[in-house]
Amino acid sequence: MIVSTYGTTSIEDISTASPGGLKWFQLYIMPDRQFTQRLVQRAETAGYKALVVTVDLPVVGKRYPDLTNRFQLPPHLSVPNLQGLESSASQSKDERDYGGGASPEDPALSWKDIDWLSSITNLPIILKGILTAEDAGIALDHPGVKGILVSNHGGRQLDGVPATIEVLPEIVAAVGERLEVYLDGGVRTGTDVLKALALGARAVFVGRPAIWGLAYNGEDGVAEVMTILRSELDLAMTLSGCRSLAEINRSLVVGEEYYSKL
Ligand SMILES: Cc1cc2nc3c(=O)[nH]c(=O)nc-3n(C[C@H](O)[C@H](O)[C@H](O)COP(=O)(O)O)c2cc1C
Ligand SMILES: CCCCCCC(=O)C(=O)O
Repeated sequence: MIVSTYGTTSIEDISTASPGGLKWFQLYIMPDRQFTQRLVQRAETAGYKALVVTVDLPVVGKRYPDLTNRFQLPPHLSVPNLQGLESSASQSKDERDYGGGASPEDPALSWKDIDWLSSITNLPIILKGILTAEDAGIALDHPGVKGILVSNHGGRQLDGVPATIEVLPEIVAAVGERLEVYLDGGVRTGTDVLKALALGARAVFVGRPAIWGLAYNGEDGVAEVMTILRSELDLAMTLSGCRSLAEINRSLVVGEEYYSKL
């Protein structure tokens, strides 16, 4: 599980509630680097095993559904991980609506900040939000980076960016075995999982399906979503002749080029 900086339950409380669970921490490198460093230390102390650094939010995208729905974090919820972070004198609408007080936006964020992060932690760094082979290639020159989560932030940042499944193959080709590559975005069924694994993802993540499960039936609803995905993946593997994850391979997915040759 990847726990967000913006979670409404703290790093520590989630850790206490799931002693045996494998947890990674999604880090926004906040403009206040000292505060960021404390977040990293808290994640380390609480037993998180990796830092998933979101790099696709130098500024918040124009989120029309949020505007239409007048999204605001409900008053009974808060963003405990960001408590104590100084908010700017003139809070933006996003800062107010998302409840964090200060914004993670930092248009000046650069590869140097990734190196800075590597210098203050021994946790593996995974870059979340890479969508091109070019950026994946640059990541190889930054030793703390151990993985890439191919993500378009669930389409919440910029309309028109590619679907993650479309760019996955070029990113996998760019990094080979040197970095682990994961994917999120639009994973809704077991066959989606199978396709991503076939195209070279080491693992996939879901965003909205977990939230839908939560809305439907709380913790049990989330577990049910995972069980459905797992059983659909098992079925898809069986019906495509794969006895193990290792047998899932590139040949399972064909595109336009394949059909145009028929
Ligand atoms: C309500 C909501 C909140 C999100 N919050 C964060 C966040 O705090 N940090 C982050 O890196 N991504 C965030 N994301 C993006 C997800 O991590 C993930 O990239 C995306 O939801 C995957 O697409 P999917 O919803 O189609 O599965 C959020 C997505 C949603 C829907
Ligand atoms: C100022 C708000 C930033 C958004 C933080 C959460 C997030 O990433 C999301 O997609 O929502």
